[in-house]
Amino acid sequence: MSSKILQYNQPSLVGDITVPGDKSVSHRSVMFGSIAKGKTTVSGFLLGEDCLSTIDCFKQLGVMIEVDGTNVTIDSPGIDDWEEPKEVLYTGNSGTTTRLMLGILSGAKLHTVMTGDASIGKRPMRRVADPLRLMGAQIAGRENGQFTPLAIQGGKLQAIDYKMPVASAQVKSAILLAGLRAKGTTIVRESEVSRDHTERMLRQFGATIDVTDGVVTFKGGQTLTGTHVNVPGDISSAAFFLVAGAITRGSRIVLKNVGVNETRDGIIEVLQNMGAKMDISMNDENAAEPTATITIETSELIGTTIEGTIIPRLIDEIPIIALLATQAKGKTVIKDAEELKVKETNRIDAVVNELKKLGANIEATDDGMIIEGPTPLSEGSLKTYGDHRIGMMGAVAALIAQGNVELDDADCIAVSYPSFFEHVEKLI
Ligand SMILES: O=C(O)C1=C[C@@H](OP(=O)(O)O)[C@@H](O)[C@H](O)C1
Ligand SMILES: C=C(OP(=O)(O)O)C(=O)O
Repeated sequence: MSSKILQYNQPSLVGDITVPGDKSVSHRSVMFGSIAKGKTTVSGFLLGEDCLSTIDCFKQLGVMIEVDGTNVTIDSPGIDDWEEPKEVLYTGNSGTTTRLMLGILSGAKLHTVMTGDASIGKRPMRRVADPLRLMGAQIAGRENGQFTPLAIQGGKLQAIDYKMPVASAQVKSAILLAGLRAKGTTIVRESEVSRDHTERMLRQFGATIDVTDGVVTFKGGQTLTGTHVNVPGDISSAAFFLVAGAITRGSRIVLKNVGVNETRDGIIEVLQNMGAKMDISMNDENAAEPTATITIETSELIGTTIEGTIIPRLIDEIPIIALLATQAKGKTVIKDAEELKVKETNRIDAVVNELKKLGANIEATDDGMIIEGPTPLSEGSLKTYGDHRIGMMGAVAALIAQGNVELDDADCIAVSYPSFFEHVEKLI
């Protein structure tokens, strides 16, 4: 953990950036490639710490994984022939790794123990363990499986018909990955649609899955076949530069290779509603994960309300959207976002506390926050709480602050965006 003092002097940001690989898709490429017998190749992989944790876990299960730049080759004996690991599987800071692995390992005939860092140790796992137990999974852990370390005795599973109590792609994906190994047809019912990378990738690996009106139907016992996965750029990483371009003076940023899957593109809708000057040029719309080049310019922004079904489509972008709102005229209200309380840290409290230190007019509510703008931001010392998205929010705030901004721990940014500061420097 090292602190970083950011002295930016309110620069203009001009130039282009190729956004690094999508974290959700990168995790899944290794997971699916490891379940499938034989070879899978991945391009555009995100070399962030979270995805490297996923790779390490599968190496311990006897899967051969080679990383060459952003190309990854996976050669697997297939889930039926994984090795029982002798050591604990370490998932680091990654909720996606921990929760999806729980689903996968429940249906693999092995005993495993999984743990992560201090933040993972506080994040709720019963949301995944409970439906998996309904499928017959044997999971033990602190507070009846709520917290890591978790011990999993994999075995036979049966399909369930499950109505999702929260909008969560991690819960949905864990059930589907267990459903792949279960007897019968698994049904997952979502009232608010969450990111659908798992459903798309199951098809890429040759499985049949039906998604109709928020109901996912998936027959167990299907075999996955290794393939090539092209990882799109991460819109959640692009979001920091979309906002930076809109709120810094005299800026024009071109973001290439941004994944614009419609279950992830809520930030684009919010920027449009707030009046941002933005141009979107689609690349291959028929790709498994469509991408676009997005150009953003300095913009006059107005406040907006963000609530309901858009929330899962921008859940990870809320910290940077809060900063955006401090520069918009009028009131921005963010509602229905209680899920922020169970991310790497409580992101409602973290965003409000830290932006307040810079002079923002922002208040926490039970399920979100209310921001009044525009407010010039001042210098200050910020805590990241070891949360990459809070760290990058602080760094983008530093670009418009009058004076220096100090981050207590900038290293955490490498969880999802190791080249973040290089990209900032490139644009200055
Ligand atoms: O499935 C995924 O890859 C993710 C789902 C989301 O979490 P929830 O499922 O908890 O909403 C998101 O916040 C996380 O960054 C990645
Ligand atoms: C919440 C996040 O990830 P995870 O749940 O995988 O830790 C995130 O990247 O913002």
